[in-house]
Amino acid sequence: MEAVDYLAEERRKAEFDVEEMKIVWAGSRHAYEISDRVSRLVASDPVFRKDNRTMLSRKDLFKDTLRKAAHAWKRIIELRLSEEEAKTLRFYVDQPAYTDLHWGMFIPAIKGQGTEEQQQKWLPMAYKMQIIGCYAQTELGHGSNVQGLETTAKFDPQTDEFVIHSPTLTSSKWWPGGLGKVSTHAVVYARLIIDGQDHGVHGFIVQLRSLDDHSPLPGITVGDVGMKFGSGAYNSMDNGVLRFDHVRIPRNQMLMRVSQVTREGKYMQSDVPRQLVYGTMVYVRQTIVSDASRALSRAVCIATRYSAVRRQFGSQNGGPETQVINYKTQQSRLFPLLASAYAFKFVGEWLKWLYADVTQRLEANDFSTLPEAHACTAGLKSVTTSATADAIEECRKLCGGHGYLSSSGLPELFAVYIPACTYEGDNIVLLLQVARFLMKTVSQLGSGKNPVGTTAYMGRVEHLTQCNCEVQRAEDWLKPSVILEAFEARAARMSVACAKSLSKFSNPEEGFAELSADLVEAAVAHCQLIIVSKFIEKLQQDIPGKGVKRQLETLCNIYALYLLHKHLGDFISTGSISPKQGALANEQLRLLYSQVRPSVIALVDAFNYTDHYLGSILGCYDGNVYQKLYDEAWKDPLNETVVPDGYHEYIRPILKQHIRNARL
Ligand SMILES: CC/C=C\C/C=C\C/C=C\C/C=C\CCCCC(=O)SCCNC(=O)CCNC(=O)[C@H](O)C(C)(C)COP(=O)(O)OP(=O)(O)OC[C@H]1O[C@@H](n2cnc3c(N)ncnc32)[C@H](O)[C@@H]1OP(=O)(O)O
Ligand SMILES: Cc1cc2nc3c(=O)[nH]c(=O)nc-3n(C[C@H](O)[C@H](O)[C@H](O)COP(=O)(O)OP(=O)(O)OC[C@H]3O[C@@H](n4cnc5c(N)ncnc54)[C@H](O)[C@@H]3O)c2cc1C
Repeated sequence: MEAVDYLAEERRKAEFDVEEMKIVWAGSRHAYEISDRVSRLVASDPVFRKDNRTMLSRKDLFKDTLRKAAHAWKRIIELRLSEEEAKTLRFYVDQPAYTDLHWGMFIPAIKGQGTEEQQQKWLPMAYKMQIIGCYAQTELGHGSNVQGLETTAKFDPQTDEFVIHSPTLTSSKWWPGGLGKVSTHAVVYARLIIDGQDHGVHGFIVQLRSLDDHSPLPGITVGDVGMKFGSGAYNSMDNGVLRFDHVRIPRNQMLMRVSQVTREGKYMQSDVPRQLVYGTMVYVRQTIVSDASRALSRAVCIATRYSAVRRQFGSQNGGPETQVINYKTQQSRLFPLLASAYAFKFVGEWLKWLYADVTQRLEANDFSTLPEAHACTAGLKSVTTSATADAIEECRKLCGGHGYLSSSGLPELFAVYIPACTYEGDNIVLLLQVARFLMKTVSQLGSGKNPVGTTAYMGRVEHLTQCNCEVQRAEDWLKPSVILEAFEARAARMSVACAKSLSKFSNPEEGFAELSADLVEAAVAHCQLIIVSKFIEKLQQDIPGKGVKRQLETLCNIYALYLLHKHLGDFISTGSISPKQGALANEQLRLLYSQVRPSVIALVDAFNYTDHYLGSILGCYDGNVYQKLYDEAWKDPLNETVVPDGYHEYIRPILKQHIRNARL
């Protein structure tokens, strides 16, 4: 059989209806149709070509990004694309650009923190891209500690203006995407100072560049922070540095939904919580969870298809060698990642719902679910991005040597993706926020206030800290109730243990710092419980299509039992399960790998990614890997000449040195 036929053969083995699974993956038939149409539109447009971008110099890459962003905008207007279609188009263009921050943070910041009047003034210009904005929060000296920002916004009652200033080197804004070379405006986070009194960090809309000739306005120093990790990758983005020298803006450019400054310089707070100033971060963290499932599924699609094509060892009587996907070690590394992609997809969908719900409540002045929304978005952002970053690197290794080639698509995907563990909140810092939320929840147990939402299980803490797992045979691990109780017991016991240790400290903050490593582990356990439970909830829905639900059940079990195996220490040391039950879980996991094996190619086909989007020779749909690798090699600039540039200066003199030496 030719390499090109391997995937066709695999597709024949699928035990479910792939077309129906595509709809489940997309979220709805409507979303599937948009995604399918728009991804093909992007793939067929030569302006969106991306196979050469790791070869481009920084300047050429950046110009290429500007060209793509402008072309994308032109197509959006010409085709009258809806907001959802436009977002999908930008996603499939697949090149980080200033537009990510304009649409993803600048506009949401104004929507979430601006008054009605401010929204009416700024949003129409932003929607038409008559102004381009970024989100300027982080500074050279402070990123995680938002309360520590140093940029000041002093109110001048004489002129009814704020004076924005960078008092120190460390107060220089540093990192904002789109700031370096493109943004005309920014939402700038600065300390509000009125009459010498510091009212803490607030958001301000500041114009940075002229709308006529793009030059920085007086008092503004702005530029790019420089090259980042990897070639191509995130270097298409102009992450920027910005300093203010007493820049004046009108008073009405402070975002005033949360608090206001009157003409007389009086500071007033609405009855909405101060934390709403952080609302844009909650919004973006939620989108980052869905992005994790996309990045992970892309890497998994490449590694799975390649693993079915690649053969090593095991030839019998001159027959074909074994497909590497049939090695149990390959399966135990790859299939949990496939299951994780689906798990992150569904938890991302749920988080989107949670965010919509909290937004609706906020509009009705109900702030009760804000702490949970913060904890869920922070925790799930952290757990899904860390797992995805590790998984992309694992997929590279699963592809052996060829995974290290740029044309595999994996090195660039890794380089683009890993900052997700840092931006929008360092993952450890965010898990500590979850831990604070959990400790608060535990401390309130027994106070008559029942925990709700994702911490509702804590309401059964007495049972969960004493229950015994009922598993006696491997197949008992297939019961959702058994899996759920094991994950709940582990999470509850880890939180309660931390709370007990904390109570021994007379100073709770000191205790929190001392125990922070354990607290992070408790937070991870809680977040993994959420992901597992949302996968199980998804399976309670009506899911049409032959065999679709069954495949998802298998994936859900793989995801849960893989986590259980990986964190066996937690489960056993908390007494949530016994060592014997841990061994049975692993036995069941092996059986599940065999069960899902015939369908794995179809399960990655269900992502419905075009070859253009995948950007990988190893992952291409037809599986014609070797011919494509061979052809691609000859396209490298080094192969433009047979004898390389530099031969006469640097190679020949070495080769000929014995002639020179002989003459001496
Ligand atoms: C390749 C990509 C392609 C396409 C993507 C498409 C779309 C996505 C769009 C863009 C993504 C692309 C690029 C990425 C851009 C990245 C942008 C950024 O990085 S912006 C900067 C982000 N910065 C951070 O996240 C900083 C992290 N730090 C913090 O959030 C906070 O300071 C903190 C650590 C959470 C708070 O620390 P602290 O203890 O000092 O807390 P406070 O005193 O301030 O507040 C305590 C109190 O408030 C509660 N709280 C904290 N945060 C929130 C919140 N966000 N919402 C609600 N409540 C919050 C906290 O729980 C405490 O509550 P209490 O216990 O008092 O009840
Ligand atoms: C590619 C990229 C794009 C970005 N885009 C933007 C943007 O558009 N706008 C913007 O405003 N910002 C942006 N940022 C900045 C980003 O949000 C910050 O880098 C991020 O919030 C982390 O903050 P930091 O750099 O201060 O890390 P630090 O807080 O300095 O982290 C350094 C180390 O200290 C640890 N640490 C810090 N505090 C604690 C603690 N309390 N307890 C235990 N450990 C701790 C961290 O875990 C980490 O290991 C971007 C960053 C990157 C990399």
